[in-house]
Amino acid sequence: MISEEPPVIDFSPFHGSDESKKVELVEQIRQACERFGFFQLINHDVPLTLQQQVIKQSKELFDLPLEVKEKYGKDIGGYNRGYECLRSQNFEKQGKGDLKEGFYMGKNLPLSDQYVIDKRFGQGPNKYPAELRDPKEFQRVMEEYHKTMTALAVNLLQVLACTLNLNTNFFDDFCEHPVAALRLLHYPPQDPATIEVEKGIGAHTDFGAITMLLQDETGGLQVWNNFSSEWVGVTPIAGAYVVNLGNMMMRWTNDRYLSNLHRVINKGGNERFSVPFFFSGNPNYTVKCLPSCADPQIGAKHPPVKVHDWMNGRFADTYGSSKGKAFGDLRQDVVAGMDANRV
Ligand SMILES: O=C(O)CCC(=O)C(=O)O
Ligand SMILES: [Fe+2]
Repeated sequence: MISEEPPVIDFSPFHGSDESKKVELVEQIRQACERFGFFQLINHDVPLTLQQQVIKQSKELFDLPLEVKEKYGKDIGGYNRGYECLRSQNFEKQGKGDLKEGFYMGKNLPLSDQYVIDKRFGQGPNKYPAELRDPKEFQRVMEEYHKTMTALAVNLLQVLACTLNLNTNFFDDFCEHPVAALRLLHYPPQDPATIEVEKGIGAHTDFGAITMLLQDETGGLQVWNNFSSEWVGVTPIAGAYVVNLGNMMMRWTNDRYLSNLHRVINKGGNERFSVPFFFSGNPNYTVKCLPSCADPQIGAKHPPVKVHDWMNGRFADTYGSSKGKAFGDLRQDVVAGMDANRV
């Protein structure tokens, strides 16, 4: 039996004038959100050349000596920006930690920005390693990419509003001064002998509203299929974004839309590069169950949460500064039996 993968969705109707194609796009995205919480997006307008530049710069960054990368550590100076070494995150709270290194950036904000002064989650200046081959080019590429991806996230949230029969501008306040993290990731090849016990990134759900991931041709990303109870690989498509819904979308929709479990096992013998972009919205915004999604008997299944508090809690949970259980409070039903179902 061939496993069902998340669908591939053509985004070009968003910019076109054909109303029936727009309706079709909304319907495809609605179905994907209910069935997988994942889909691949093509014809999204982000130039392939910009994506290639991001991957190239990412490779140059991870090629720097460890002691240089560590000078730009994400725990130095706050703001959740900069380098995270191999195994610093441990999503499944077992084993030695996730086999990947990363580098966080966001919108490059000055210290005088009110959100930075107020210490709102994820708001602050970026770190740009001076030791890079061309630090100015690195900064240019990352800032252009961040801006482009923020615009795509805002467009996508307009479509998501339509899928829920809300006004297209429903998420506008959420999109104001957003937490939007750009994360460069590098997965070394895994030792085949450890594949049963080791993950590039352990099973988890994402914390924000939507994630748009650029992955190279290596493969290794897997998503949980709730219907067939198995992990399915997300086959890389050049230039496409793997879009997935984070915890906030699940809370808005009272679990109608899936914020699904995913993980990476880099078993192909090559190093892997990926670039997730996490859009988590305005830190002062409160995410609460949409009235149209409330359960007739029990109402909202999750209490309202402020973006700032939710993000702080989830980060503390996965970087080891909290004793919380693995996966937060999410999808324990699925997590319980999943290791028996490997792809
Ligand atoms: O690298 C990938 O394919 C997945 C990364 C991911 O899930 C994450 O950073 O949350
Ligand atoms: Fe993720």
